[in-house]
Amino acid sequence: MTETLLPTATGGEARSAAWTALRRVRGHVALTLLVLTVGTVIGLVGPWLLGRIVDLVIDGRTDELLPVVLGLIGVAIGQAIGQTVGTAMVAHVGQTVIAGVREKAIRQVLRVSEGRIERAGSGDVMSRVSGDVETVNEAVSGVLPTLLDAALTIVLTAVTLAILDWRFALAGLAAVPFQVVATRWYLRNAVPVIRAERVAEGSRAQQLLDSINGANTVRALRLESDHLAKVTAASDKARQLSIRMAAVQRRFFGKLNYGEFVGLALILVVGFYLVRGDLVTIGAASAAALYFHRLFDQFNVVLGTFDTAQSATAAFARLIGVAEMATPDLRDGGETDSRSGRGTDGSVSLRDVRFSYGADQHTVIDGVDLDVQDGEHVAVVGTSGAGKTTLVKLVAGLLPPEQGQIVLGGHDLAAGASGSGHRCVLVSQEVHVFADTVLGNLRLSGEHTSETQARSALDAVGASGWLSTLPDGLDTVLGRGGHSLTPTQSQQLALARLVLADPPIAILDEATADAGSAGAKTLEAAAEKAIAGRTAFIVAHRLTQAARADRVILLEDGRIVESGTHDELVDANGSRYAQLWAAWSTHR
Ligand SMILES: Nc1ncnc2c1ncn2[C@@H]1O[C@H](COP(=O)(O)OP(=O)(O)OP(=O)(O)O)[C@@H](O)[C@H]1O
Repeated sequence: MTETLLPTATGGEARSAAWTALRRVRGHVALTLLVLTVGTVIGLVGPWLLGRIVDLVIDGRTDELLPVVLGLIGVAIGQAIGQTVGTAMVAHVGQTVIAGVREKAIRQVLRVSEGRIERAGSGDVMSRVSGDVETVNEAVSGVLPTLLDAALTIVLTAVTLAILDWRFALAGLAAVPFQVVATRWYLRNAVPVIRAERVAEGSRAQQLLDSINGANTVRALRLESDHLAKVTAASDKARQLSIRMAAVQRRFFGKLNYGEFVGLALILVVGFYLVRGDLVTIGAASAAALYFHRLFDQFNVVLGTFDTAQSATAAFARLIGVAEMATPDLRDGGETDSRSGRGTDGSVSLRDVRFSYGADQHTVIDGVDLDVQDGEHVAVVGTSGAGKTTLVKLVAGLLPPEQGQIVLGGHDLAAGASGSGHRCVLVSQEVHVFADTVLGNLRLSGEHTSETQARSALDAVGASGWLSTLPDGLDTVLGRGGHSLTPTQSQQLALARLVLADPPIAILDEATADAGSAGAKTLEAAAEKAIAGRTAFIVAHRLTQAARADRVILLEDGRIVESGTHDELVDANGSRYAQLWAAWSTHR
């Protein structure tokens, strides 16, 4: 199957998604910016007070120094508080936004068809919802507050410089061309090195994993020195690139220093003339030099976060790509408490449906036509690999047909979730019990499920017996670290979810095949109850289930080769089903 990675948002899409998410918490954003601004403004008073000290000392008014020094201490404390609180608030807002995006991304991954995820590869999905989230999280908690603080400081310091005297601001501006040239040089030279460094680090990690995971094979084949050489080569490359990166950074900061030198020199010259002309005091000129210095420090801070900010932006775009991806081929997996239920049209119609698991793969479903009436129970039988699971996944909307049409209750599946959603629930053999209470596991079918509904659903599938033995009844925690259920009990839980979801169409994919013979009878009875009154497809390995169905269809190489009631097919001379039945009857 050819890999088609999940979508990545463009810069514009990522920005607009971030903007929309921020607007939802705009109150918090405004408060955060206010706290950060107050912290920065308090910090700006520091150089001004230092200038004041210079003036007082020059004028010999040392007795007035104490309040100014106390003021400086106050500034340091105020700035520290402002920065600490502001940083925490930025992280909080950022984490809230990221949590929302991650939830949305996971929801989309769960909604999009299985085929789409398979085409992308589960590695791509996992790297987005874990690796990318981690990268963005780190940036949001670490880099974003620093960046915001630095940006605010730059703007407000420049304004303060202009307030002191506009000529200071003008002198400071002389540094800008140097910064622009230095930054452009940095982007040109650093970005390729950063990328190459990341690739080299990735392949070093991969090589290490390969060698460690395959250590036994490596030893058995006497490949130790080969692998050691590969790991060393990969490490060398990463190390060389790190050294090159350090050199690029050194040269970059060197270039920036020219700007700082020119700007500071001009400020001092301007200060000299302004002081001589009695336009500003020596203290004000000293403050101007200090402001300029601070401005430069902040530029370095911004540029120092460049690498992390760049990876976080790329990770965010990948995350938004998934969160905003279109899910045209999905079955609506959302709320099921619309309870379309019995009574709504549960008819199913398939017209010339074809499917293969990828362009280069063989056709698994090969032109299937099928009409199932509302409430009819259809058993799908056939040898292993005939396409039974694939066929029912197509009906459930978990796989999109390559060709043909699937209509559930008069609604075309291809037309999207609006009409066909909630109509069909598939219970597969691989039942997943979530690490949650029994009730929590049942509420997957609808979060408003009451305890009474949950109990009666469990009762309907014959589970009330074991429910009463659980230490905390419906509140017993299941799954990892909690109470573990037997395969039969897990299947009953899945069937109870089906009862609660109450869809007009139910699909049981070998739901009873896995259970031991004692459990098999219990499950068959539970399944019967769960599908009563609904249209049902039963992928049946146990042919007693097929015998009870209204109709049996036999699949072979993706085609329906026989169709009829159990009796008709058994009576038909030489039918494939009759052979299967004979074999099953003798061996059971
Ligand atoms: N995810 C997949 N990717 C590629 N091929 C697949 C995939 N799933 C199933 N197939 C192939 O599609 C064909 C039909 O598989 P399917 O599981 O639908 O058959 P089945 O009749 O349900 O078989 P079984 O009774 O063994 O479960 C098989 O050849 C199988 O190898």
